[in-house]
Order: sequence, then structure tokens, then C-alpha cells
Amino acid sequence: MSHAGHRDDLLRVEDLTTRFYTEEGQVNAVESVSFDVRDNEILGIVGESGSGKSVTALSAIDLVDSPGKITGGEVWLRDAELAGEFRGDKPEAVDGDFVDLRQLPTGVRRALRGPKFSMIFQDPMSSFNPSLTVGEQIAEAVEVQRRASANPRSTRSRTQGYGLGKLLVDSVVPGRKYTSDESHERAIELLDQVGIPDPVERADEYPHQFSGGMLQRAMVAQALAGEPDVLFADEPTTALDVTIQAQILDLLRDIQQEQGMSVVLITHDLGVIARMCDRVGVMYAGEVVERGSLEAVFDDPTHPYTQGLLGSIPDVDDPAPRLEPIEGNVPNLLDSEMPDRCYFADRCPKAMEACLEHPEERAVEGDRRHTARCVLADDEYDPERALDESQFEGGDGE
Ligand SMILES: Nc1ncnc2c1ncn2[C@@H]1O[C@H](COP(=O)(O)OP(=O)(O)OP(=O)(O)O)[C@@H](O)[C@H]1O
Ligand code: NI
Repeated sequence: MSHAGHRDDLLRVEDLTTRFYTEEGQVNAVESVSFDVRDNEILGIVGESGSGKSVTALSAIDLVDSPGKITGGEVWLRDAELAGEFRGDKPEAVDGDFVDLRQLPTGVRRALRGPKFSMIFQDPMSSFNPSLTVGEQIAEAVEVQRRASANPRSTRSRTQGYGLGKLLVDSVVPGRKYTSDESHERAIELLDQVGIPDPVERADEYPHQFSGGMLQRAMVAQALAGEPDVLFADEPTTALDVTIQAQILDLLRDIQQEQGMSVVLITHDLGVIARMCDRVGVMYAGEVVERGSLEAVFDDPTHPYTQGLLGSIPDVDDPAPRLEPIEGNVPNLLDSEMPDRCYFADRCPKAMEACLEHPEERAVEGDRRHTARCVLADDEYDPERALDESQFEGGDGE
């Protein structure tokens, strides 16, 4: 299978779909989401609460837990070594230098966390074990990376039962002190790199001894310990005050540029997107409704949802564009309540007859890397043909 894409693509997510099977019914949290992440860039994912941003990130790195399940899609990672390993056994999972992680054994996907992917969250407490020192935990993450890169056939060794896999699992069991002095020193270096003063002393402290901002920095250090190619940062600064937010974001960008890493930055803050990102994906109701370069999406928003978010005069140079409230409610994503039509039609000021059919993702005219899940992306539809709103009633009654 051949996938047209940009030559700098590092990760290509295609039609990723994730459901939660809850007591209230099936929740379509992520619906056929596609995006790509290039080398050395920051991709922003923006959308209102409940639009599926976090579940999209978790799905991409295979961290969805029950009652959730990834039910479809492909996650192509560019990794020549891995592609070489699987070309013989699983040709359908290999395309040039790309491998579809979804088709690889679970153990392989797990082994890629740390050295290929890592993730930081809004709540740093969730990434630390309260009963181990911060330094010890970062050192453990360093060890995982060291073991992985020490072996030239690392991927296979880590995953095909040569014994290393078990060692890897053992090393992250809380309470075991497998970490070497070398890893501990590297942990201190990392703490220093993320701007923690007195890193030698702080390394021996426990998470609760850190302030929120400091623990956030420590979480960045922990995420960097594996030298990941792609870092997913899910609302990494939302819980922090504005000054510290700015510091952490600057830190993230500096490190991203220094290491030539790629970052997927999830936020509901358009100001953060404008300041940080090279490209952006806008999510609504579990779908990516528009994506493209920051300039394309901010200066020429095509989906009425994006237009609404950005306000009437979107401007990439606006220092603080904010999420504009759009009248109506975000759908709850319950499968039984999702309409066949465009999910945004009920709230859309430009809804028209064509919106009664669920829209495909289409290229915006003149820019194949700018897409919108909206009939307006296609100039054969005339916005003047908008129908009156009564056609789209229902679903947002209460
Ligand atoms: N563990 C779960 N069980 C059931 N439903 C879930 C679970 N986790 C997420 N969902 C549902 O999946 C949908 C998407 O949630 P997600 O957390 O990805 O949204 P989000 O865009 O990250 O929102 P926020 O900005 O509030 O973090 C929501 O409808 C949510 O209720
Ligand atoms: Ni979230």
C-alpha cells in the first residue's frame, strides 16, 4: 500500500477510530481521525472540551484502556530499522521506511514508548510514583533508553523474547533500584536542562516536595529521558499560572528545537497554538474538522467551526486569539445520538442541504495540505444556498 505524504513525515495517522463501551452506550470518542507529524515540528491539536483530543493522543501511542478500544485505523511510523525487521514477516505492515504500528505485536508497540514516543499530561502527579524520588524515576526512564540503544538489534531484542524484554519490565517495577550511577547523573543533567535549581538535591526529593510548576518541569525531564522522536504533550500547562505556563512552553520549544524532536501539543488555547505550532488540527465531536499549516488554518479557516473558534477576524499575528463561544452544545458523542449529517450542522451558521450528508475530509481548494471536513472546502457548493435552520433541529433541544 502506498501513502502519498510529505517527505518529512515521521508519523502518519490514518482513520484512527476509538470507541468507549460504557453503560450509557457506545461513545464515539475518536472518529476516523487522520493527521501527520513531520520531523522537527510542533503540531497543535485544538478543540473544545470533550472533542476527543486526549483520546486521539492516547490512541496514537496505544494507551487506550478499557472500556475504550481502538476499532480501526493505521498509525504509520517512519523507522527504517523496524521496517527492515518486519518486511519479511509482515509485508502488509511495512511501506518503504514506514511501519503500521497497529499491525505489530503489542510488545513491540510497548517497547516504542520512551525511545520513540512519550507523553506528558496536565497533571504531573499522574506520571510520578509518590513513593520514589524524582531522580530515581527519571533515572529509570534513562535506563530504559540506554538498554534499548545498547543493542544494535534493539527493536527485535526488546520484543522477541531474547530476555531483554523482561529486564525492561523489571526495571520499571517501583521500589527496585536498578539504576546505575550513570543514569542518576543523566537524571540530574535532565533536571538541570529543564531549569530546576539545585538539581542534585532535588533529585533526591519526592514528588510531593515539588511545586506544581517544578513537577511539570520534572515530568518534561522524565519524558525526555528516553530521547523520544515524538512527544505528545496533553494540556501540559493548563493547571499552572500564566507566568509558569509561558516558561514551560518556552522550555518545550527550546528543547524541541535543540533535539530536533517532533511535538504534538494538545490545548484548548488558540494563543498557545499561534505561539507554538507549525501546523494545527482542529477537533470537533471526535473528528479532525480542519487541518493544515498554522497560516492556512488561521488566515484562511474553511470550516465554520474553525471560523467560529477564531472569531470573525482571525489573524495569526493576533497575540491572544481566544476560543470564541459558539452557540449550541457539543454533541455528547454517544453513538445512538450522533446524527447522520455533519456533526456541526446544528450549530453551523452556514448549514445547507449538502450538510445532511456526513462530510468527507476534503482538500481546501489550492492547498492540498489544508483539509476540512466540510462541503465548503469544495467550491462546487455555493454557500448562498444555505437553508433555513429548521432543517437541522433536534439533538440540541435541552
Ligand atoms: N475512560 C472513558 N470512558 C468513557 N468515555 C470516555 C473515557 N475517556 C474519554 N471518554 C469520552 O471520550 C470523548 C473524548 O474525550 P477526550 O478526553 O479525548 O476529550 P478532550 O478533547 O481531551 O477534552 P478535554 O479538553 O476536556 O481534555 C468524551 O466524550 C469523553 O467523555
Ligand atoms: Ni483532554
